[in-house]
Amino acid sequence: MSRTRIKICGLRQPADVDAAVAAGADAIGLVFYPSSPRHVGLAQAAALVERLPPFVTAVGLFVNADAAQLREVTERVPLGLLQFHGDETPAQCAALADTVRLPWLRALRVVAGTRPDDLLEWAHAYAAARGILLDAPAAGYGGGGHSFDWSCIPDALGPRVVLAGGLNARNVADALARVRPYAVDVSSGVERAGQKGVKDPDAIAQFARAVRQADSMR
Ligand SMILES: O=C(O)c1ccccc1N[C@@H]1O[C@H](COP(=O)(O)O)[C@@H](O)[C@H]1O
Repeated sequence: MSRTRIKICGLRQPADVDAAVAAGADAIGLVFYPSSPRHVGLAQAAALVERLPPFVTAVGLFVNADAAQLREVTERVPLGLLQFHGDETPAQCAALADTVRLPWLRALRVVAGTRPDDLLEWAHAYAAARGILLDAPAAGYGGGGHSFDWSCIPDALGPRVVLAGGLNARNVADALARVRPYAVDVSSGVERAGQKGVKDPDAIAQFARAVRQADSMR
């Protein structure tokens, strides 16, 4: 049985981190995009990371950041992985990650009409990425709680796929049966209804349980 990794993104409060860890999350996401309602400041983010036990990764989410922002964040916040969620080219991702010597994920917004070959071509362009995160298009680059048509994801995309976009405890088993990604990433789906950035510990626990149950059926 393979275990689907779980990332809970957009955490802002100590209780959010504690709920994610208690639920068995493999990674938490911290949003360093100032326009996001889930944005965290440096001191806040550092305090959140301090609560993590070993082997739970802190992922820093950036949108069109420059090297100065990355340096400023990573000097204060011990991140394990970067998530580029803007318009960054392969060369920009590699150069930015190199300045802070961290591995990185690249997020792709899967628009209607995307074909499997488009995704393969795109993943090839970002071959240096540790993972390819597939998300639905959203105003403000992400975190919109919308899913997309998973049928365009080819098996050949391989074990680097992180599935995101509108996942929640109700649809994640279906997503796993169809896509079989390495990991799933959720933000809106574990928040209080209509309150972006306000996590619901029960929803986090339910999401993780749904993933583990789906894993046990394989
Ligand atoms: O969470 C945000 O506000 C955000 C802002 C800018 C880019 C990405 C953002 N979130 C990421 O979007 C995906 C999907 O989130 P959701 O579950 O549909 O809400 C996920 O990777 C978030 O980390």
